[in-house]
Amino acid sequence: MLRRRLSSLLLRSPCSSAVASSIQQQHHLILPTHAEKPPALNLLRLFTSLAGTDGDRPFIAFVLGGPGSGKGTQCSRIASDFGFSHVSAGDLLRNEISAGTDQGEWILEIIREGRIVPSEITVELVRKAIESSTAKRVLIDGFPRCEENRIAFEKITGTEPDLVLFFDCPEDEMVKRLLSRNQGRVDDNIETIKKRLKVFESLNLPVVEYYSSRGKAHKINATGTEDEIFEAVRKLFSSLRL
Ligand SMILES: Nc1ncnc2c1ncn2[C@@H]1O[C@H](COP(=O)(O)OP(=O)(O)O)[C@@H](O)[C@H]1O
Ligand SMILES: O=c1ccn([C@@H]2O[C@H](COP(=O)(O)OP(=O)(O)O)[C@@H](O)[C@H]2O)c(=O)[nH]1
Ligand SMILES: [Mg+2]
Repeated sequence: MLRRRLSSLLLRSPCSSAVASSIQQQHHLILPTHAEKPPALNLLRLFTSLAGTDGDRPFIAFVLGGPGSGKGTQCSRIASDFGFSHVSAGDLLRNEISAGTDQGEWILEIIREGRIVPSEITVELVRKAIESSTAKRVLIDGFPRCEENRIAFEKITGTEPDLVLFFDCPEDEMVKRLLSRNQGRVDDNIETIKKRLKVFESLNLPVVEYYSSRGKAHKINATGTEDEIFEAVRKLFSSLRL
């Protein structure tokens, strides 16, 4: 039953066949089943990009890994030890929900179902966060979530990440951590966690593979204590000589 629901979830996702089709055409596919029309989007704004400012833009690191792999925890430590600004895509989306807008309600439904918010929304939030940061180094935590996100980001901003960090963690450990996270999140329950893991494996891992093939991804073993994991992270960042 769950398996059948998960397959239909994935089939409806734009990210599963995003490369072949236009991003815009596919957005209706990831609406929650009971949702009405998405809030109006100002498409023109999407084309205000980071392109042309490449020389001035900050060093950008994407931080990827499954739900509960420790992205947020390690990002906080990287930020304080290496002077990065920490942009969490999930937090940006949750801020939209807290703002109580129509768009926020729509995002809440998608997060509750463990699915991926359309790129128009997330790329715009991430782009604005990068542009408004004064830091010379920025961590983008939990984005891009799928190939469609990645392609939209690169197209709209005209830029690619300098580095991709991938926290590799076994599923049972991720589930254990999420079930004891205790932050009152609507998606930290076993039903949604199973969906998020499936979405991660099917849609997010291909992004990691893409950046691996371009020599940009660095895999970190995300088991062990926070300190042990940060030791591996610290070694990597120290070697970058930022
Ligand atoms: N190495 C670790 N060992 C045990 N628990 C951890 C570890 N790293 C993070 N956690 C805890 O696991 C939960 C998920 O971590 P978090 O950083 O929010 O992951 P993510 O952002 O990848 O979902 C949090 O409650 C966090 O305190
Ligand atoms: O770029 C993003 C980042 C997050 N999300 C949604 O927000 C949820 C929570 O993301 P977050 O990164 O906060 O979760 P984490 O992996 O850290 O547990 C995800 O499951 C998705 O539903 C999304 O759609 N696009
Ligand atoms: Mg997180």
